[in-house]
Amino acid sequence: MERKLILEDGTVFHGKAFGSPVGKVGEVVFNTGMTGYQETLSDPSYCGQIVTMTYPLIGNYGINRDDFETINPSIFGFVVKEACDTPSNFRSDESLDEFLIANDIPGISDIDTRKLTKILRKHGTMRGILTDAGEGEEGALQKIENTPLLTNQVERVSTVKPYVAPGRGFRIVLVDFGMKHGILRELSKRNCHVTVVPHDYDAQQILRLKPDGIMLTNGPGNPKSVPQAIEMISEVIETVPLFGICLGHQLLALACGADTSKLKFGHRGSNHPVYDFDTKRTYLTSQNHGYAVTESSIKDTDLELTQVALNDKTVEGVRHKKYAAFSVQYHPESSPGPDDTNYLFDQFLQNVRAHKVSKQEVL
Ligand SMILES: NC(=O)CC[C@H](N)C(=O)O
Repeated sequence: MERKLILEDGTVFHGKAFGSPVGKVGEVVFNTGMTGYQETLSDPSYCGQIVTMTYPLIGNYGINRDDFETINPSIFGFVVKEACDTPSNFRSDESLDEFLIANDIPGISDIDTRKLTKILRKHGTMRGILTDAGEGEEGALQKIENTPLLTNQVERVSTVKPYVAPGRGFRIVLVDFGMKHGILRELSKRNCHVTVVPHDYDAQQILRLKPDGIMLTNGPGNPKSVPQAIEMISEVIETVPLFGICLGHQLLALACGADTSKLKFGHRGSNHPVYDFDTKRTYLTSQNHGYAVTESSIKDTDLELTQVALNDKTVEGVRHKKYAAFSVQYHPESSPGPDDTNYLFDQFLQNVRAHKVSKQEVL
């Protein structure tokens, strides 16, 4: 079966249909990771987006039961050059096609993903539609026009009720804006007792849980679409150590008075170099974001810049000068991908411990 991807600028790509037959409008973005398509497909930060993989062969190691970042994928569509439907890997449980069908995600293959990526790099990410080969272009463009980008993605992917992943160590509240399982896994690995709470929990509800530390997860969309979280952070930052990842980083920065803006085509991939001013080292990081903290907005706040992206010099990390709060724009829990920055979870827990010591609540 044939299928088309049409961009809002009128560019049409003819390809083959795979995955679910549903038509979908979303923001078309690209990811440069050579592996990790299962994690990409299941990362809630992609809610509302149609993701193009620049690596030309996708699906070759199948889909397995272990590598999900969430069990409810919310990605809107998947674009590849070649989709392998005969996966070969001892962990593979199903093919990419089977997975997409079961999760209502439309896919298109056999298009020139290099050409598409060059368009997005030149003109910036834009809306697009995955649709039947028979659909007229005018009608498709009209559908794109009538479908604005989502603004409520966090609400769509966050947990509705709090739940606990028990542990004997520090008590961490993890605010779920679209949590990747990897973050919970890193905390559990370090014996934390984790309470995952919905995105709209306010400061009082969180403080009542008496957390030793608070983590702010990744999540989809514009950080300014989650104003209640910004308010919550500004109210808890004085009293509890904080660590923010990706959307959590952007929210922490906004809560401290900095600003965020949308990047032309974002950072999505697993080999983004980031320079750390403390260690004077460059780390390879896994990334997936379309917005970033604006560097010039940091100087009038109590934040300091800790890390910067080497590709385009955008902000990758900040730290509060007075409180035990820091955050990074990339994914230190990344799996797959480099685990160079996994130490940040230990750093957060050191802050938590130091804070308890200062309150003479030593474990
Ligand atoms: N992975 C994330 O948390 C992404 C953050 C935010 N949605 C952005 O696109 O910039």
